[in-house]
Amino acid sequence: MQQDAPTIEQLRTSIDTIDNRIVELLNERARVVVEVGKLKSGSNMEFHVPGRERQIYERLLSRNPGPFPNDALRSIYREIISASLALESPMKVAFLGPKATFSHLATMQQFGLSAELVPLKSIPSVFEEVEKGKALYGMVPVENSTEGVVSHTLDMFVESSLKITAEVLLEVHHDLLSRSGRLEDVKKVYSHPQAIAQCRQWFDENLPGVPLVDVASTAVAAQMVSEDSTAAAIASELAGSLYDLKVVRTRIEDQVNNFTRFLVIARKEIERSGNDKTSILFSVKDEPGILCRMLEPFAKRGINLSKIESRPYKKKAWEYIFFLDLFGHVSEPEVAAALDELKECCQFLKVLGSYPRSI
Ligand SMILES: C=C(O[C@@H]1C=C(C(=O)O)C=C[C@H]1O)C(=O)O
Repeated sequence: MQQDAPTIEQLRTSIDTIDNRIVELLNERARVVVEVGKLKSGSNMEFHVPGRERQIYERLLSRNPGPFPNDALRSIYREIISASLALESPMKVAFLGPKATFSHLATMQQFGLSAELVPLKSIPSVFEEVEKGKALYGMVPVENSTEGVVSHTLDMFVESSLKITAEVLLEVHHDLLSRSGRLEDVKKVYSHPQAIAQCRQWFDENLPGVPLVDVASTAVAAQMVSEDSTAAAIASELAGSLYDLKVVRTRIEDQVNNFTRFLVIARKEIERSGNDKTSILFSVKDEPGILCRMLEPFAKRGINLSKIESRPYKKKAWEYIFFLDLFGHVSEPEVAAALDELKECCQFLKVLGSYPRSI
């Protein structure tokens, strides 16, 4: 006898039953996490354990049979872990605000929606909040794939004792937002100078001659536009919904691969993950051939460098500080040996942190 195919009502009943099980299991998991939290507070252990979280992601993603996509599984687990951690102990993360900036998006991507996110006015104030222990982590932008480094952030590391514990890569999409959502109403455009630079060609082609005005952040631009019907802002989709704006055009950035790299800063170092990066800063001695010698310790050990940047050393004219990122962890013997050898070329050298590579 042929069996009838299930009806949509029957299928939806199955979905309801499965969802009930998922909710039960989430609560069962939450109760175990709370137990872990009690053990931790009794023994003075850290509540947030990024290494353990990474293990969970890796294990689940590697054994996911599909068809549920890995990206979605990761996002769901980020929220499960974020909410679980909040049950153990609320975690504060400071970021370069105001709300709806790309730093805000990067912070949500890294820490989930249950962390307590604290928007601050400047990069130095994010560093200060973490240094004083008022926030456990800080999120600061460090470079953009189109516009280059955020020198403000690099300069802060010279004096700060904070450590880098993670890097976050965020794909940046810019929207043109206004009150009416109509291109012909736009007589002026506000945004952060970096966002304006990233969309310059689009404006030359689509709104030539319309003034592009620099303001403190993409979110401030969106806020200003919510009070001015002749203006538009270049900002994130999130800024559009926060300030009740309509989308004039979406994804107006000139480069398709427009990424911003952010760093997570903390007072404590993080343990080795096995696939790490290390950031250092140093200033070299004033000797002939020194620029060549400073790279030899890495070249001869086959250590890959992913970035080198120089900035003026503000305390002495015409002296420079180098920022260098390499693949590997300071606790790996080859990396440690290369750094020891580099020290011989340096006036000073500081390890800013070893942290898992963002994939
Ligand atoms: C439950 C723990 O605490 C936190 C929450 C985790 C989770 O929800 O699985 C994982 C690591 C910690 O950040 C733990 O340390 O195992």
